[in-house]
Amino acid sequence: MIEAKDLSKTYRNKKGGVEAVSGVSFHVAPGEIVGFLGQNGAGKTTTLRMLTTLLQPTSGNARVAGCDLRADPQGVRRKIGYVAQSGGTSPAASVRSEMILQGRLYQMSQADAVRRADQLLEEFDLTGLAERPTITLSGGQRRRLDIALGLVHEPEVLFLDEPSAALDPQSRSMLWDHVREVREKHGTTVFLSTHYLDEADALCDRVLIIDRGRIVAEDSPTSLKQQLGHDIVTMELVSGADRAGVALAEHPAVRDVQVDGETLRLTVEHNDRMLLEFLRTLDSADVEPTSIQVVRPTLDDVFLSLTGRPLDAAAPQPLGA
Ligand SMILES: Nc1ncnc2c1ncn2[C@@H]1O[C@H](COP(=O)(O)OP(=O)(O)OP(=O)(O)O)[C@@H](O)[C@H]1O
Repeated sequence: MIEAKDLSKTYRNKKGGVEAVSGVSFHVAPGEIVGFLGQNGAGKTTTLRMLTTLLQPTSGNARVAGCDLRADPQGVRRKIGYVAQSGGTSPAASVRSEMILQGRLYQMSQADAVRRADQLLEEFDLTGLAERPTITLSGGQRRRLDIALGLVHEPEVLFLDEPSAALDPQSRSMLWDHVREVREKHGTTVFLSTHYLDEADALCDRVLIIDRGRIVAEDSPTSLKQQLGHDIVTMELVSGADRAGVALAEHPAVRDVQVDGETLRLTVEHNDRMLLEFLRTLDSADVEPTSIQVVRPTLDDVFLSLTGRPLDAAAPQPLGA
């Protein structure tokens, strides 16, 4: 559904320029939800704006929903929906009239625009708010309206720029449910940018990590975490920690064992059966655990290990840096 090939963008200014995106290439399959994850200034919005024809690439090209970005930008626009970071609703207009207007802008008849508006208002739990001026909506309700507006013309691909920025946890999780539902009901491909690791983790089938304009990793959240991180298993024992440590160190998944009093801290390669096997080992060593805790690596750990920096450290790059 999206094939980007060596897309680059340099913004020129008096001081020289900013190389915002440096040759990104990737594929997105139909029906996938793919997250573009990176710090502020990493190049996410620039890439989204190129893929949605709002910005001319400095070099490279892409095909979006079968249309060539450079040769057929009109074709791309017909097949995509784009929800920018700041939505574009008119503050005094009612929710329903904004939806109908959007349909009319896509050349629907009045009757079709009304039908589509009512259908989407229902899908996005906005029916009860239909006559309210958009300015009176909460942040979460406004974001739902923005996404519903982006879906009026039934696009094949929906681009969302930081969809849950500045939303409270409950509104974010409700928004994610709606995005999942859009894909499930209509098979829509979703490409979203985010700098929230939990959003990428919870919502995306695949994550592209962008750092300083370059893609540094690409995989499912689970695989990224499995490739890069080890699980940490902490066991509190009644007694016999030294004996248990020696026995557990023999297990092929165990990379490191630390003993601190009656506490064992194991660094292990993840494996679904390991806990059961560890319990059997403890049993054979005649050691009784009082608690066992497993901590899986997070995408935060993945980002840090790939870039050497935590995700919240913003780093806009001047050209050539
Ligand atoms: N119009 C512009 N002129 C000059 N530089 C720009 C322009 N727009 C963006 N940039 C720079 O390009 C780089 C990438 O910006 P971009 O907005 O694509 O990043 P982003 O990953 O979307 O960040 P955010 O999460 O803050 O939206 C940044 O260094 C930014 O300052």
